[in-house]
Amino acid sequence: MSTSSTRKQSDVLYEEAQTHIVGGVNSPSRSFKAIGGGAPVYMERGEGAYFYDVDGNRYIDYLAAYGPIITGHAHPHIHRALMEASSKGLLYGTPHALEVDFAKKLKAAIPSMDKVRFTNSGTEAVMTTIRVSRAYTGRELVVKFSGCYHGHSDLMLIAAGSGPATLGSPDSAGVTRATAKEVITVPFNDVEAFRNMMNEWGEQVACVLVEPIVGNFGIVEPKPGFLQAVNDITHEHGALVIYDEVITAFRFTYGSAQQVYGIEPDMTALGKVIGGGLPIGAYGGKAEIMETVAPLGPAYQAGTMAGNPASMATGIACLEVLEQPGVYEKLDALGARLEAGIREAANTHGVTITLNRLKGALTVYFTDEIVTDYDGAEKSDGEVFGRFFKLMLENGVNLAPSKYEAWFLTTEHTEQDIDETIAAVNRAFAEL
Ligand SMILES: Cc1ncc(COP(=O)(O)O)c(C=O)c1O
Ligand SMILES: N[C@H](C=O)CCC(=O)O
Repeated sequence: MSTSSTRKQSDVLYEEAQTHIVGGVNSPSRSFKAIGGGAPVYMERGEGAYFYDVDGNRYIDYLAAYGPIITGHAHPHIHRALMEASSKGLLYGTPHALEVDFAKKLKAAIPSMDKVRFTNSGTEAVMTTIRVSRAYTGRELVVKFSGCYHGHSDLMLIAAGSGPATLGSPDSAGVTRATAKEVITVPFNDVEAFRNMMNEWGEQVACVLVEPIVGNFGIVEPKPGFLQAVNDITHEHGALVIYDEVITAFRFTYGSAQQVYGIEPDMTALGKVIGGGLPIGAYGGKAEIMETVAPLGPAYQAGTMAGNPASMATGIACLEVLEQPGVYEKLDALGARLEAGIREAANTHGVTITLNRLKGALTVYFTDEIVTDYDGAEKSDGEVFGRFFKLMLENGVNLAPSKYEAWFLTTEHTEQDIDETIAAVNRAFAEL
């Protein structure tokens, strides 16, 4: 639990940050605007499942940097890999062996990808899959599901979840009307709406972007048959299916969500966990489609930092940790323990919640309705969430400051951490 409830140094840093950094933060999701304001907590150090802030408070962390830190903070194996890589120079601008090793490792884990290309972020990876799908099909329209977040490229800021939804701008200003007209949105988990839309527009659609397990309006699993129907209908109309597995890859199993459901997309976008904590993205797919990319084909994509040795080394090291036996079983068992404890706390204190969990990721919605799509997630009471979030912080637990985000378990959480967290939830629910 936190050693002190004061966060004076955080307040001072935030005050200063606002003078120099827009909104005081380098990603809007980090601001506390949507949960009633106040200074975000300035972390000084992460170690395993814990964060220590600049005022000396300790927190059990479930943010995990919005997903990437699945092996906990400062994991020794990843740290060693980074030290070794950086001792040989941080950036080459030339090909090097580690990028070949990592490409092979990713392909072995996600067999639908014949070829891959590394980028610097999930945003770039998704943005490029769209470009490639357009180049390959010769079509222009793009379909996405409402409330899913696929990064901050112009096209993907239509009906976007996560940060944009949290801050009330699912359709960002600055995206032109012409761009918005290139994107069609449909509700997640609604096969009929998807089929009807494709019957009307399908012949002009280049690609359908799917978060196969949603992570950006909380954790929402696809209903049985939904992903298969999306694949079948999309292919009937000659369009490509792109799985955005930036959150899901290596989060629920060693590999991707497509393997969990036994469905192959045409292309896959990756990020987060595959960098082991350093900036990264990647995309891959069937050879015929990937060969549309320069220098083989006419679709251009590039990056000065792409495939840099440090990100390759930490990515490989992270996957080496995750491929050890028992990792995902442990994440599931800890997740189940946490879920049971939160449910019991809600019963004890008469707090209405809906809890969605898949293995080591969960979301607590403050609503009595089941959440299978974005409309459902929107019903979660943001004002109650804001109070809950702040009470959890006071009780030494760090969550994402948004009702739309997930709690992420790491390999470093212990049963004792979970029990401490459940005790904190009980104290928070008692005061809500
Ligand atoms: C599913 C999904 N796609 C894409 C992105 C964009 O990735 P990045 O923040 O690395 O640009 C994110 C998160 O930010 C994400 O959750
Ligand atoms: N939910 C987002 C990505 O998954 C959060 C990342 C961000 O907006 O900074």
